[in-house]
Amino acid sequence: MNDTHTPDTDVVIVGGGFAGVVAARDLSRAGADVILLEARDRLGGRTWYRDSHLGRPLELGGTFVHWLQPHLWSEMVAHGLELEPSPGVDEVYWIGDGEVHRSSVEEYSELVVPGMAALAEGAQTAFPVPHQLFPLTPEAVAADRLSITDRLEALGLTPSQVELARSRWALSFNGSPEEGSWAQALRLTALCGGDWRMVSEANRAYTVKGGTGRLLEAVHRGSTATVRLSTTVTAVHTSEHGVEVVTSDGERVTALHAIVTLPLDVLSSIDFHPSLSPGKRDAAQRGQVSNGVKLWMRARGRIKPFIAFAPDDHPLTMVGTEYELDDDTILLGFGPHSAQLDVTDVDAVQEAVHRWRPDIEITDVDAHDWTADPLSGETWAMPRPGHLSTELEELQRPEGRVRLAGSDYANGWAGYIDGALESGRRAARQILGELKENH
Ligand SMILES: Cc1cc2nc3c(=O)[nH]c(=O)nc-3n(C[C@H](O)[C@H](O)[C@H](O)COP(=O)(O)OP(=O)(O)OC[C@H]3O[C@@H](n4cnc5c(N)ncnc54)[C@H](O)[C@@H]3O)c2cc1C
Repeated sequence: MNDTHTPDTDVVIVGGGFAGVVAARDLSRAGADVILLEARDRLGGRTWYRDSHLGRPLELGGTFVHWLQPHLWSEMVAHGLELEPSPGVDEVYWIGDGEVHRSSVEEYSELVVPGMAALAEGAQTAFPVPHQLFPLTPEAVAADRLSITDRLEALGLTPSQVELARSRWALSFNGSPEEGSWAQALRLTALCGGDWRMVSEANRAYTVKGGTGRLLEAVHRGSTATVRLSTTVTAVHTSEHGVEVVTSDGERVTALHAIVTLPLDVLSSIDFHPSLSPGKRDAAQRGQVSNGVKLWMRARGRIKPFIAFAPDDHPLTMVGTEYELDDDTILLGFGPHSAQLDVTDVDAVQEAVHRWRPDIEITDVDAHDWTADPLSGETWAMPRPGHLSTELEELQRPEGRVRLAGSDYANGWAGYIDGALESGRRAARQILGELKENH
């Protein structure tokens, strides 16, 4: 990069998910010149509300939102958006002790209490102000040494209680509870005022009326940034004076500052010069836990509303009824390991659903495999043991003129849309401060 040239823009943003879009809006509204480069042919990243061949528009990525998520809720209010309650269920199926069980919602809820409550104990001591994560308390550091499974096994619970809690956390982590940090379970509970039941509610109870696309459009509407779609960044060069971003077409964009919003699992797909710190590289190498799948299924006939849970040694950890369509039913499902379920294979998906419900006939499936997608490499970021106490603060530390932002790097609702908004807004504010200082 030639340091004597006037840069093309004040800030270049790599990635147009919620973090990139909100950062572009905040910066451009405050008068900064911004160019946003997005590899896909659309904005929204890991949220994607689109028409489906199943017969209605569906959310392929991030979906559920809650008023407990402050950055999200503030945008909902600012743009006059409303929540849509998720449909209720009449019965619960679950797999435990190798057998399928069926009960009322109330009976099932009572059964999960011992494991879920014991695991969540101490959440507010470990994370007294969860949105101000650092410095971590000694309790949070200690909890971050253990996996969810380590902790469940130390609690003196019965094997069935452990299995029930494991299957719920496999769903929350979209991966194996062996690989997920216990501290994350405490952090989420603390974000919900210490009530673990509210974590389940935040994960499922409401969506954005009209789809997450409406929220994205609303956030983006306030932006005057230049957006370039279908533009993949391959390298970021930083000097004392500025940043030069190189695209796969060989184009170069120069700026005073850069915000890079790539998910942790694909951060290494960009060549940084100088390289990122060893701490950041190691964290990117280790990645995070959520390498599962989300899928939509069309099932023949009207099905009584139900939800089903299974431990993470099953291809799906959750299936539930979501919509009625003509005379059919649309089901939503999540699996913990994308490599173990081909979401384009209707027979394989039907076999997975038959673990609980051999009476259901799946006629079609729709999904996007975010884990296999080279622009995401993961679903929603959930940390491994050690991430919060040894990696996150380092990931948040700027590398000269380059900052990482995105849901994976948030303090509060990391892994959620709210975390993307939080992290994008923080990066924008920090850069605005630096731009002002240098003028
Ligand atoms: C299946 C699934 C279900 C989810 N469910 C929920 C939910 O119910 N509720 C909730 O709150 N959250 C949920 N999430 C998580 C939520 O969607 C994400 O945390 C959030 O959208 C991430 O936003 P982001 O901007 O940090 O990252 P992203 O949305 O991943 O944005 C990063 C952007 O960078 C782009 N990019 C990558 N590499 C390059 C490159 N080299 N050059 C240029 N651009 C590049 C990507 O295309 C992408 O657009 C879910 C996610 C998934 C995948």
